[in-house]
Amino acid sequence: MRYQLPHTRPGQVVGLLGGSFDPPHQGHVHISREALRRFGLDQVWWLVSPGNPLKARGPAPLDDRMAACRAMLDHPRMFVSDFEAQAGTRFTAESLCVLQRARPKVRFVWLMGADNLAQLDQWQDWRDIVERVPLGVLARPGQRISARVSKAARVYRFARLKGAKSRFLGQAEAPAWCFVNVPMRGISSTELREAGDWRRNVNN
Ligand SMILES: Nc1ncnc2c1ncn2[C@@H]1O[C@H](COP(=O)(O)OP(=O)(O)OP(=O)(O)O)[C@@H](O)[C@H]1O
Ligand SMILES: O=C(O)c1ccc[n+]([C@@H]2O[C@H](COP(=O)([O-])O)[C@@H](O)[C@H]2O)c1
Repeated sequence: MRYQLPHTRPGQVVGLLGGSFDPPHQGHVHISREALRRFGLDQVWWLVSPGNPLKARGPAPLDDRMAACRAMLDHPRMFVSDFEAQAGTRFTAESLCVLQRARPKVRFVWLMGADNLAQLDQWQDWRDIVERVPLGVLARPGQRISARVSKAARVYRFARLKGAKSRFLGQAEAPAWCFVNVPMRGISSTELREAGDWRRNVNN
């Protein structure tokens, strides 16, 4: 099966920021830029999810969220992808498996804010994710402690790369993960949804 994906060269390291992006915001842009720099990545792809399996509320239509992401990202090494919709996958473990088969010569790193690490052990086949690709975790306001004491952090304590080693995350063999204390942005999609109809802004 052929998928529409950004162009890559063999050996490149691609950071995947999976998310609902409902709507996207400067917090996403900020952690993507930090991840590029801090983890030695060649590219970052925003994987716009058809719907987070753990969230009861369905997100806005995928096309609207894709358009909003494209409008927000303006960087030569960052791309927006609807890969999960193309592949028919929702669970990250499955998406990664299909993506690695589609691009066997690319090294993938899964990126997430600290809030996601705190609940990673609730994701389907979460250990498979950690054993499959390195994880790059970025600080988020109010979540640093919950992430550090989370089950995933405890179980995989032995695989944590600290300090300057985070530069080599993309070259590391899984399981490997880093937590980086980047400057934080307090913004969230929840806050923006509560502030008004963002879709009208995208279409205007
Ligand atoms: N301000 C932020 N700082 C650090 N990480 C963030 C920030 N905003 C989002 N992220 C991370 O980006 C990824 C996608 O997040 P998502 O699209 O769910 O945005 P969100 O603002 O967390 O949304 P919601 O408020 O609807 O839960 C997740 O890994 C999340 O942890
Ligand atoms: O695979 C799972 O069980 C799973 C459970 C919760 C979230 N995820 C993924 O985590 C990413 C962040 O989700 P969200 O909604 O917090 O932006 C997104 O790619 C989701 O598909 C994945």
